[in-house]
Amino acid sequence: MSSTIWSVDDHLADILAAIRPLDPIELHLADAQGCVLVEDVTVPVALPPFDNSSMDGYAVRVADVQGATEEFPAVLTVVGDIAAGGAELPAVGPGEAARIMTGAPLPPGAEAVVPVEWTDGGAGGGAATTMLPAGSAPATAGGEVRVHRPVAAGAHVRERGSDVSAGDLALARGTVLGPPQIGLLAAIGRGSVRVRPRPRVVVLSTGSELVQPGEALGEGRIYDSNSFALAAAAREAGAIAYRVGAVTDDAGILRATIEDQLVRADLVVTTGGVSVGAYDVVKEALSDVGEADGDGADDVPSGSGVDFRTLAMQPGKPQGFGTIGPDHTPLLALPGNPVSSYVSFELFVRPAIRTLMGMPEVHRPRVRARLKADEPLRSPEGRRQFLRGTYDPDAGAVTPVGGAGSHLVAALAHADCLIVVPEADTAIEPGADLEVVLLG
Ligand SMILES: Nc1nc2c(c(=O)[nH]1)N[C@H]1C(S)=C(S)[C@@H](COP(=O)(O)OP(=O)(O)OC[C@H]3O[C@@H](n4cnc5c(N)ncnc54)[C@H](O)[C@@H]3O)O[C@H]1N2
Ligand code: MOO
Repeated sequence: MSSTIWSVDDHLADILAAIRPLDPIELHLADAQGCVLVEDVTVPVALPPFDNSSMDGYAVRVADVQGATEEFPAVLTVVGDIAAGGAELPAVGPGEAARIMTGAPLPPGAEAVVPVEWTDGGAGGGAATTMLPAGSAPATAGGEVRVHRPVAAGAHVRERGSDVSAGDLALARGTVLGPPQIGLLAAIGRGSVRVRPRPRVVVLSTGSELVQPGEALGEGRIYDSNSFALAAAAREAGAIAYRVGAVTDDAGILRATIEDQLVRADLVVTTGGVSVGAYDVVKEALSDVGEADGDGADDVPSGSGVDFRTLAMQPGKPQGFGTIGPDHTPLLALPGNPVSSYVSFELFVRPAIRTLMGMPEVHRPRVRARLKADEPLRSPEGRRQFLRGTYDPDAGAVTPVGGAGSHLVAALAHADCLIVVPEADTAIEPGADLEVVLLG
């Protein structure tokens, strides 16, 4: 255990300095959501790839419908039907029209589309509200349509390349692939893309007192909430989370469990067992050896070097960080108190996950807000305190939720931000201006 007291900023900087973005891989488009693109993607074919109709209606020549009204309609011969996906297009000559569906290619000769509502729909009555189904008006029927309004050239036509042209930059490297970006990649025909993969994060809780939710709670036992909260937080940060149920307070079992998990881990997160108690098993299991050979059952997995530290922080004072196993997989050992582990995740694990992902921004947004409270906030001297709160963006105010206790999970569940009380402050008066971390 380091004897020095680490600041929050130095601990975070130390973690981020040791973590590199994961190597890029080619991923199927459907699996690339939330990942960071590592290539510039150019457009191979224009979008739309051809001039097409934006309405269900009739493809016409402009001169044929000039001056048309409902009283004096332009009467055109219908030469065929063009559905979206249609390949054989009937040419539209003078005095002719083709029935055309939204998305269907504009046929040769046609210059514009008249929506069906501006015609009699071929039924011979007043203004149509819809087209007759294809079955009752076959393409070869050769009927007539009465057009009630003129159209300008290009009306209701989506021009080839009006979205993007071939050779344009569709998405630049560094783009985070959200739903619209995935949609664009699909639209230009990309089935797979080069991205940084989602990190695989193994979350492991420790403590012989822990019982899995849904099971009967024995005397002196509590439910394991940390592994659920942290696995959820890892997923929300963009990782693939593997939640390992609670490991009992036994250093040998913990080492073996961690070693078993390394094969599927880009990052290991443990909770509990990092304080100064007689059963603080994470510290016992990981802190005693630097680089062991991994031969004996009680050895720390080779490649290990986890440093246990005291931070000038509340909650979250005891923390461990290092690497473990042959691939030097980063490991963050968080304290067991539920609020401590969650706050530690937000401050240290989330940025680590987002660094592994190659995210352009790894931190939560921070804002300044006015403290709304009935009495002053108290904070221990020399420790940066992270209180839970609710932020009101309209009022620019933040209200504490619950107290400072690191066991207050119910209050945490009702908070949407962390209120930061600087190390030097021991009391914050209502109305004071404070930094707030938005939890999103
Ligand atoms: N003599 C001292 N005692 C403690 C100190 C200290 O400096 N001197 N530090 C305190 C602080 S601060 C913290 S934080 C905790 C950290 O303790 P550990 O990381 O060793 O965690 P545990 O002892 O295993 O558990 C603490 C607490 O949290 C509960 N817990 C643990 N895991 C879970 C879980 N998965 N789900 C729900 N709750 C969990 C556990 O039952 C304990 O109540 O140490 C203080 N002590
Ligand atoms: O540091 Mo502990 O995390 O204060 O409860």
